[in-house]
Amino acid sequence: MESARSGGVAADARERGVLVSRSCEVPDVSFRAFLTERAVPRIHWSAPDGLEVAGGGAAVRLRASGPDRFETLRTGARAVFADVDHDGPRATRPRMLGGLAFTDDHDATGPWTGFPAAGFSLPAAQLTRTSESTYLTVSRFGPDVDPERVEAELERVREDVATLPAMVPSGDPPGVRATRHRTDAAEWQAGVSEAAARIREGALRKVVLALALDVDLAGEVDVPSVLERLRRTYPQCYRFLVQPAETAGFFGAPPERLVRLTGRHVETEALAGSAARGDTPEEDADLAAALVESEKIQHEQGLVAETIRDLLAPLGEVTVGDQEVHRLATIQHLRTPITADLAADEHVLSIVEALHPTPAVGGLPPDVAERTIRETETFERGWYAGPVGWFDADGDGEFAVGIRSGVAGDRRATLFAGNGIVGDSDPEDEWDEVRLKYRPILDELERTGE
Ligand SMILES: C=C(O[C@H]1C=CC=C(C(=O)O)[C@@H]1O)C(=O)O
Repeated sequence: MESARSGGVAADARERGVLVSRSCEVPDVSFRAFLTERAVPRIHWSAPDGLEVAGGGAAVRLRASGPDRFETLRTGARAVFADVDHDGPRATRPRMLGGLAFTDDHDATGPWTGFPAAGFSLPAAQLTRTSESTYLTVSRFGPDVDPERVEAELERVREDVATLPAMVPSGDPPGVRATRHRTDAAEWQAGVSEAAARIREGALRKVVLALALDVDLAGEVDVPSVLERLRRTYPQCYRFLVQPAETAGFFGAPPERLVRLTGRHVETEALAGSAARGDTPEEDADLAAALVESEKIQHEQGLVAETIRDLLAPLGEVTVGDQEVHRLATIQHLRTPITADLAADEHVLSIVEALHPTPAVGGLPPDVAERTIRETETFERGWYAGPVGWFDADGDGEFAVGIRSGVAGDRRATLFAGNGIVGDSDPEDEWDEVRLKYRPILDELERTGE
């Protein structure tokens, strides 16, 4: 755990301290301008139904690795939230924001240098935008934090924020010089054929195989600007940035909620199966109908819905809603909303632990799928397809699945895209389909000025 007072990493995540947090209303300002001025770690989180948070610096930082990473985080969370002194509207209550790598043995090399296997921070300074207002919050954690000093710091940052513009032009995208797949078409398709054969033999039921695309940019990437442009093109998606160090940030616009926990109420979904959007309303409707009527895609998405239902069933009363076609600007999916009312109090991290990775990003059975992913993929997933989100002192929180994402710094980005493979997957069709999933981010990196 790191505290703002010591500025270092405390040896013991069970260190006790008081968390002092003060908020005030501020005129709405550009979150991008705010983020640019704040120190790392930088965090941006935006949910499609409204809450938007941007934070810089850390009052407290939690990190965890290995098979116990969820338990380590929950223990750290208890210590952080043991003694909270918060003054401000509920929307500004202290939240830890961050996420976890896809696997617990995450290798922090290459583009993932500086990324822990799991990391959350409680921003030292944060802006929160709700449908009603915008707030500034300043927080400090430590054994003897003086509330008056936190209030003075709030006043100081409020003066800084008052100088920020309400809006800044979203700027030109960096432009794309060259792209290279880590796995070429023939090699990826051979991996798909082999996985499909294993599925037909019965050892595996489904596996999601991903691709990584290295992108050389013509200019430096400004991720907050990319996210701002994504807000306009993909308003139904989450948007996030997790930047633990100056070197690189993980960001994306995922359409998929992993979980939202409010009290004992869980909201999640099974999102899987993909088709392009049509150029005309007729073509679009035909593509959606083909998605709904495809036995292969129904099977692929059905496995996700069944698995989520079965994982939640021991925890409470599960309700599986009606399947629908979820349309995004460049792709459409099958989506089934799933809710649960828990029999007992649970921390959102425990629900994340139970669900991740769902077969929308991993496979079935999970251990065989994980082995297949390791044997087949030629790159580290890092935080791609991992849970990204927040939790609060009550253990409530919301997490998206870190897909439609990339990791970028300076003039380089690596983008990720994965596809669910079942027994009758056609390798060439899968190759065409998987590359659709780069588009949200790639388009925003290369789009010519608007
Ligand atoms: C794994 C990804 O998407 C998942 C979510 C929706 C549809 C999917 C599919 O069609 O296979 C994937 O399960 C990704 O975007 O990288």
